[in-house]
Amino acid sequence: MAPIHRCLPVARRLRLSNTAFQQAARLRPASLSQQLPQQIRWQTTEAQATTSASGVDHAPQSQPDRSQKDIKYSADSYGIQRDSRFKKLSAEDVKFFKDLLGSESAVIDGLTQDATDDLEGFNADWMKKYRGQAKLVVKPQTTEQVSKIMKYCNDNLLAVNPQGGNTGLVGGSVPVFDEIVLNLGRMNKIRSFDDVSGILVADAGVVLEAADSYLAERGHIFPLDLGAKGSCHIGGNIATNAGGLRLLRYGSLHGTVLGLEAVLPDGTIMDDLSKLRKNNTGYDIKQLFIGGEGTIGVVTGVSIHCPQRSPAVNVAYLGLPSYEHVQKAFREAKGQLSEILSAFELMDTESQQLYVRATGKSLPLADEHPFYCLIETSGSNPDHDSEKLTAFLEHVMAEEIVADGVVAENETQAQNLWACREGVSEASQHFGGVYKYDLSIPLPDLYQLVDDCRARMRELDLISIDDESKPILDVVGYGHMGDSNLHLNVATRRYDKEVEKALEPWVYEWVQKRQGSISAEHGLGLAKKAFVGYSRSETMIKLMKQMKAFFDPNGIMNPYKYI
Ligand SMILES: O=C(O)CC[C@@H](O)C(=O)O
Ligand SMILES: [Zn+2]
Repeated sequence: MAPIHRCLPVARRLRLSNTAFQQAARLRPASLSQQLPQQIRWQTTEAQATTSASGVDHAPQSQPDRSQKDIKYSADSYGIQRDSRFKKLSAEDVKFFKDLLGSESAVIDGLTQDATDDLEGFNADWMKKYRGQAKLVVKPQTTEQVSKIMKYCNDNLLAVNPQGGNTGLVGGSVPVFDEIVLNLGRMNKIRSFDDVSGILVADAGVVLEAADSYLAERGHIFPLDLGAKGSCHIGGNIATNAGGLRLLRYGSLHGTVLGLEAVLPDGTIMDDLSKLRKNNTGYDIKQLFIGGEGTIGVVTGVSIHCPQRSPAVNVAYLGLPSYEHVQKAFREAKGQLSEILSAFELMDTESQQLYVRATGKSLPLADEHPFYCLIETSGSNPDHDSEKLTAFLEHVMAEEIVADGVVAENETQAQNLWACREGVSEASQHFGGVYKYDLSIPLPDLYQLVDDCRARMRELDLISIDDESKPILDVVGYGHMGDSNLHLNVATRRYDKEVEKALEPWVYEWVQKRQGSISAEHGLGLAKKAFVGYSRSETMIKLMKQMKAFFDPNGIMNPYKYI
């Protein structure tokens, strides 16, 4: 980590300039007048590539030592009964899969041999919250193999849990009972890329970061970025309709995905790998698979429109006195940075303190501020971008919307600034457990939920940063301000039913009253299965169930989850 103090303190400089533009321009921070290196933050370190999220790569504070074997089975913690319609796996079934896939490494067999340790990573999630009891993992390498696996499972009523990088946050990618884990990790080839249209066609198991690095070499960018990029698969991103850090700029996967290849539960290969931007010929069936969470089929291939990579990228980290000021800053950023604005992220001071506690790293600004924003610009002309960013920063400082800030001077500093934001997700579960809520809330009300939640936990005497006997360490709020998407994380010392009961359905009721959504980008999985009614009407739920029954009449695809 390069020392963050090398970032220039914009605030002090701009105050010196007395806000007059000419003077300020003279004092313009070097970073604003220099072109930052290309691919400023999309090269991740090895540490990031091997952990599920970024930033937290060491543990100065002691973390509870909990192996996956200590995690409660999801079936017990959620009180779920195994569906007796599903057949139990037999040695004959295992033989079928071994014969089909040929290689030893393509099957993890915990039925006819002891493979408990090898199965652990497929049976549990990184938050140590969900745990399944799968005895078999199959790792096909081709779409035809996926098709044969699905046909066999459907004919024999064997339940299947499709799995990508297993970085999800709602338990959707982890089995509950003995579902066969269908892992797409060996389907990891780029199939084609056209640098004129920017259209990439790739296998579902390509790791997001690998796809983006491939595109970077060709002057393009994957239109999705998230903290788990080093582990998550693009197929999993599509199955969960991941939103991430660049949605503000590049839109959702519902718009950027042009075509899909998927295998239906009966083994039918749905080849809809269109490379067309426009295709107005009836129902757009692929959209059901985007965010379908593997409940109606397995995504095996994707065709996606990738934008040109921006050669000029700037990252600023700002301290603000209140949420009102954050909203004002966002309005100004949209107005003044307009087409070059590529991210506007929000962090409250508690989220940043938690990041510091978990990582031992320090924050970019010396003084503490109630709120922080991370603003990124991406454009094609460094001078033009610098001019715009400088004008914006001068304005928000002069108007006292922003109290202090830094702008990255180079790629390392930019990554360090991003780590303060991306690292919160992992930091929040560092001390034992975390209850995560991913919510769409109209912007004026967005942060009120965090205040209300904190007050409620205090009232119930469940929270203390110092008192180890209290289950909750802190309640933190952060997220994608640009998308009205709040991440409310309740960091705990352990998973605790009392805490869960204090939060649910209270959080969902709160969100429903404001016409928000109980899942903005993480999906429903197992965690929110019981609460979909807070965001969807009975009619919509009925239609979803009919859709599920149409595609998967035997109900073998990712059972026990949201539908
Ligand atoms: O862990 C979370 O709650 C959020 C994860 C991710 O969506 C993020 O924006 O960092
Ligand atoms: Zn997010």
